[in-house]
Amino acid sequence: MDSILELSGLSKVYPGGLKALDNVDLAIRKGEIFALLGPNGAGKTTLIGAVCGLVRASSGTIRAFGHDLQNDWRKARSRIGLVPQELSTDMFEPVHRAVSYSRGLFGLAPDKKRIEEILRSLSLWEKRDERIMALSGGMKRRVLIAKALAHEPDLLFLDEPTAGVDVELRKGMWAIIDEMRSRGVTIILTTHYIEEAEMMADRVGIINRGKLLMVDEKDAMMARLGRTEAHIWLAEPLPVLPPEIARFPVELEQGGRSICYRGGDGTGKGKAEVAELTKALIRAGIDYTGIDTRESSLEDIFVSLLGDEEVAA
Ligand SMILES: Nc1ncnc2c1ncn2[C@@H]1O[C@H](COP(=O)(O)OP(=O)(O)OP(=O)(O)O)[C@@H](O)[C@H]1O
Repeated sequence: MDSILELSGLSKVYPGGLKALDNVDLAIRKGEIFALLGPNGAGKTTLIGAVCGLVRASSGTIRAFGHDLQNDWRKARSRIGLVPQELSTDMFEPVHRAVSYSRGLFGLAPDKKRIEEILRSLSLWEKRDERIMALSGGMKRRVLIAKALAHEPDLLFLDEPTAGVDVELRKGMWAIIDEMRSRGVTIILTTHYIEEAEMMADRVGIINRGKLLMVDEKDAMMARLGRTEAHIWLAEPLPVLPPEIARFPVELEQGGRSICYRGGDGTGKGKAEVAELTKALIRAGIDYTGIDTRESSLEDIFVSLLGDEEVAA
């Protein structure tokens, strides 16, 4: 598997002693969408900053596109784009000029056609002559993406691309990210929104207190750590679990008025076992009035992983 970015033993201690990154090893594969999930203050922005040259790592190495970032920063940096959380400059500039300027910063020749293509793909073409400050929040975010794409990067960091935007715009962002991926851009996004990682990512990394706790294929993570939970509401309360269902991972709850099943592995296997359980109940002459089943989400996995850890901020 081709890695286009490799972090090894990456640590960052800020003046004052706070360890924002703690010995992080990570390899990013060409063409993937990698979601870095973590609570506030976990170290996500610091990690991005280290790769993009905004934060100086205290120790460890970063290789991007085969170049060591510490020694050969320029070559690799020109292939990396960054969509920061907020616009900091350019507010008085018209959209078109700000985006063209970003391209020029990387030493690329002006290319009106390419800039037009980028603006059109983000539905910004009609707004090209407007000052950025006059745009809505969602449009401003699109300008940030356009600026990051202006030098045609192969690796794009999106720092909280949808923080604070409404549901519709969030879905629009997801479509934009998907389109970038289909054009071969490798994407690393940070997010608090677990749903976003669940929808978009090929792989997920979970970070807390500067430590990467886990990195895995999203589907594998969900299969390995996911569970099915089912509640079966009984017609008559049971004092104890009958032997016919002892082989299932179940317990009585609500004073014997319902049976709770917790099992499976996040691949839907649990649902099949719940079906078996209901048949066993019927065979044992135990009637029920309703069943709720629920597959655990990435959020449940995230919460349980952080459960033992104190969150960072
Ligand atoms: N310039 C700085 N000087 C000192 N401490 C800093 C600096 N920048 C960040 N930190 C601290 O480093 C830790 C990691 O911050 P970072 O911004 O990387 O987290 P994050 O995961 O991006 O958080 P959020 O989700 O809130 O953006 C935090 O405790 C933060 O307060």
